Amino acid sequence: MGDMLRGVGVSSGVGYAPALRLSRSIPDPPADARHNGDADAEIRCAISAMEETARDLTARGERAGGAAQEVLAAQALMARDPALADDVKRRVGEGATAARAVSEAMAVYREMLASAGEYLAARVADLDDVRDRIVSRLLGVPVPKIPDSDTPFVLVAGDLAPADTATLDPERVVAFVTREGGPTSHTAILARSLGLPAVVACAGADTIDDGTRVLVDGLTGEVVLEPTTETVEAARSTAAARAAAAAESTGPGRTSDGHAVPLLANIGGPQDLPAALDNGAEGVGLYRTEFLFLDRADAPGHEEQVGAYRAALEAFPGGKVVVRTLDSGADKPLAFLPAPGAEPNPALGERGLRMMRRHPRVLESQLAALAEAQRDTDAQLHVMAPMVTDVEDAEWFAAAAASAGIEHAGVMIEVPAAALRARHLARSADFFSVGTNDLTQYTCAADREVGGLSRFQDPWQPAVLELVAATATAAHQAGRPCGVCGEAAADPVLACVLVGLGVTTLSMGATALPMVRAALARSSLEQCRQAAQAALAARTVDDAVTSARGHLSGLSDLGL
Ligand SMILES: C=C(OP(=O)(O)O)C(=O)O
Ligand SMILES: [Mg+2]
Repeated sequence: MGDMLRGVGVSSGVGYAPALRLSRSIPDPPADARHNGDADAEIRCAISAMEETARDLTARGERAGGAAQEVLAAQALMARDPALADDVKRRVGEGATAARAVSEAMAVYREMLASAGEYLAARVADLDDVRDRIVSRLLGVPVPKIPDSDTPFVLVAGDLAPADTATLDPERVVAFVTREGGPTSHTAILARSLGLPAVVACAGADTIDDGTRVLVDGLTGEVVLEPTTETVEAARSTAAARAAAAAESTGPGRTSDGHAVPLLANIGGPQDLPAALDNGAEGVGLYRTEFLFLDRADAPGHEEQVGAYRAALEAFPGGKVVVRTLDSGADKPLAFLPAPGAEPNPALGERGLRMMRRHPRVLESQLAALAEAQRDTDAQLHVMAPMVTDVEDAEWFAAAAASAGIEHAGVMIEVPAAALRARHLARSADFFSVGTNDLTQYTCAADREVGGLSRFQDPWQPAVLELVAATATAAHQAGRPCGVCGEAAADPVLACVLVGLGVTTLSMGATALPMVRAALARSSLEQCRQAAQAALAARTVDDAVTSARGHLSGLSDLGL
């Protein structure tokens, strides 16, 4: 079938064509590049290149519209950042050429972003692209751009800048593969909004030569080099079956025998609501509010928070909207809420509710904004705390929520201690939502950020499933709902297993909703239960997947 590379599928669909690489060969201005002594003239060149770049990015954004416009506007702001301009002026004042000064000043920003954890590190590609655009203008060399081709191709790159992704022509580019990037990168988000199959974080992407025929599966993350005709045909027919099944799956989530499993969307802010609605979300199961707080020097004010929360509540009249209070710390550091000191293991340090217990005012203001946002809407606001560890944490949060007038307060179950003691936590939580991403990280002691530990970052690990089962059982006995909002819910096979374990709602990135809806519609509750028991009885991850599938025969026409 040809050599296979693996990455992270971030935008589903199958693309097949010869590869064309995007090369970013902007020469790095040498460290000793000095200007001719006229610093003022050199500064004018630098500032006008920065301004022209900002204008060009804005114009591209206006042409592209939608999500791309926001991303490109953010890049234009980077090019116009006054602190950056000051740093460039200072460096030119010390003798550097305009190109060298821009390159050095942006390297400082890059370092800061790259070390600031997953969410900000994902913005490095955006910044690099801005730098390349300004420096190439100053050096008079062409701006890096997508290769021209009259025939369709698979675009392969180290990383793709949003400015490139936004203007990709889906008639020409049938898919893309990048070595860098993560599921939360702008590039991944734009690929989904363009409907382009895409695989990121593909370690072998550099080995793909121009002209190699490449088959990209944006659901599984598989990239096959020089596939046989049969492999291509099989992948295409699977994708067509999946797309047809997904298209016909509409309405509320339910198993084939009518057991209701509300399907909710994970969102990071109002910008994600259109996709949630388009994909038939029945509400929001996880509103990651920290996105409103990232990338800024101060916390958003009361009115701004009220507006952002109300947008979600108004999008789902009568529906359920679960908002998670600020989950900062570890991979989501906030400028205005630093950790108490250097933490050798930030994921095991002060994050989530732990941070809020040290800064109760920040939580109080968020809860007050949520309570106000709900006024005059008829959505059912649910508020939950991240990183709850024990009963004392759960009681503390329940009291804080009650005094802010929040009616439904729950906890995330993402620490094994909380899962094991769920029956006790249930007394002070109206609902549970299992965060399988962190629950897996902590159960298997495998840092989410470390690429080499993927075997232990798999929520199919039977130990993780045992903890989900314990939580769902405790919730059931206490008469409480128990959702899952980690990535596990987006895996259509695992979603059926979770339902069989007793999970009552599933929440996921919007684009995963149709496949999960289709998978549930093809499986009875009894089949889901049998699949769950088989997965729990399995010895390994592979056994768990294989034996669970064995009970879910209806999934075969989805190619699962
Ligand atoms: C949903 C979760 O939270 P986050 O991914 O934001 O940590 C989780 O841990 O599963
Ligand atoms: Mg988490």
